Amino acid sequence: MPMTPTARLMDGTRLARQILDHSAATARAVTQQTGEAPCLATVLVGDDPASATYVRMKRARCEKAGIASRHLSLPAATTTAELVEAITALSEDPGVHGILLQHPVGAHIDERAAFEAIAPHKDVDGVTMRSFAAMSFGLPGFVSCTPAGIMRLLDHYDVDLAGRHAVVVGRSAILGKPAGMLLLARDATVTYCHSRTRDLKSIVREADVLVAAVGRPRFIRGEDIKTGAVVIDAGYNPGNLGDVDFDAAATRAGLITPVPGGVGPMTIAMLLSQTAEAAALQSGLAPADRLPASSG
Ligand SMILES: NC(=O)C1=CN([C@@H]2O[C@H](COP(=O)(O)OP(=O)(O)OC[C@H]3O[C@@H](n4cnc5c(N)ncnc54)[C@H](OP(=O)(O)O)[C@@H]3O)[C@@H](O)[C@H]2O)C=CC1
Ligand SMILES: Nc1nc(=O)c2c([nH]1)NC[C@@H]1CN(c3ccc(C(=O)N[C@@H](CCC(=O)O)C(=O)O)cc3)C=[N+]21
Repeated sequence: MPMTPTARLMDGTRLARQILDHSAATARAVTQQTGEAPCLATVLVGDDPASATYVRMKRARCEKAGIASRHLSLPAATTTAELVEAITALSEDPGVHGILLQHPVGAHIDERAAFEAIAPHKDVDGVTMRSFAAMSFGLPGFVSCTPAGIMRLLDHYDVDLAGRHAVVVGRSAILGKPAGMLLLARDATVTYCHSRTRDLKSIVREADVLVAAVGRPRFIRGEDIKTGAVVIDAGYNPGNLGDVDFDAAATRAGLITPVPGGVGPMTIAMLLSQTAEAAALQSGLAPADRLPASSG
């Protein structure tokens, strides 16, 4: 007999809308004060259609929120030096307030070197080493957008993290690793799993809070979800599939994010929020200390 879902949905679309409204208000204030709208520069290397779609979605959201965007599309054969040069130019351009380099870039490119060419005050996607360190130490700075969005969702649904076992599956620089650091900062007991982890299933079964950030459709099986667990599915795979087998997981979880409509919209909302905030800071409208990891 099929089990009925018992989990409550975490509605990322609705929470994202609130954040986008707030970002639009900040963008309007900047535009009124300076005569210039906040501007996000997006950089895409190569011609992966999925990446192009994500960038298009981000730019469309910007437009709705009164944030200008400027797009730079580079050929797949771009070298690290060329990419670093292009990003450095955007870092020095006073008309650009935030920079997003879409990940992944080609394997022949040193992605870390490219990220590091983003000026810290324009790192609205929170991908530089400096942003990561500031986030880890609880200091002001921009936070990687997907992890930031995940924390906003957890807070919105009043998830108590202190002392809970949080299991993060995935350790990428822009998603899994920073997500674990933010959970640690909130006093969760954090375990990271990755491709070399042994007996991943038994670790997942112990999770009070599970963050799936693997990039494999339905990788996490419903039977491995602890009863009542909070399940955050950050995966976004072709065909609108998450990394969690949603139907089965929803019969056991207490709270769960849907895909689509969970983490994805929150990522974009945090990007726009941080872009509006960067523009406010750069035009002297906001004091720098208004930017702790938890604000926005
Ligand atoms: N909703 C959103 O806004 C966003 C969604 N995403 C989605 O999240 C997913 C992950 O993205 P991203 O972090 O960039 O991906 P990466 O490919 O950079 O990282 C994947 C991680 O998963 C781990 N992994 C891979 N296979 C296994 C396995 N069999 N068992 C355990 N761990 C494994 C890898 O381990 P190892 O380190 O050992 O290789 C790695 O740490 C994707 O679906 C992506 O589309 C990403 C960004 C934003
Ligand atoms: N430097 C960098 N920063 C990123 O934040 C980044 C990246 N690189 N590379 C690729 C991933 C992917 N990503 C998504 C963002 C939003 C949705 C999203 O909004 N999804 C909607 C569905 C949208 C639709 O398909 O209509 C949802 O889940 O509801 C999905 C995926 C950000 N990424």
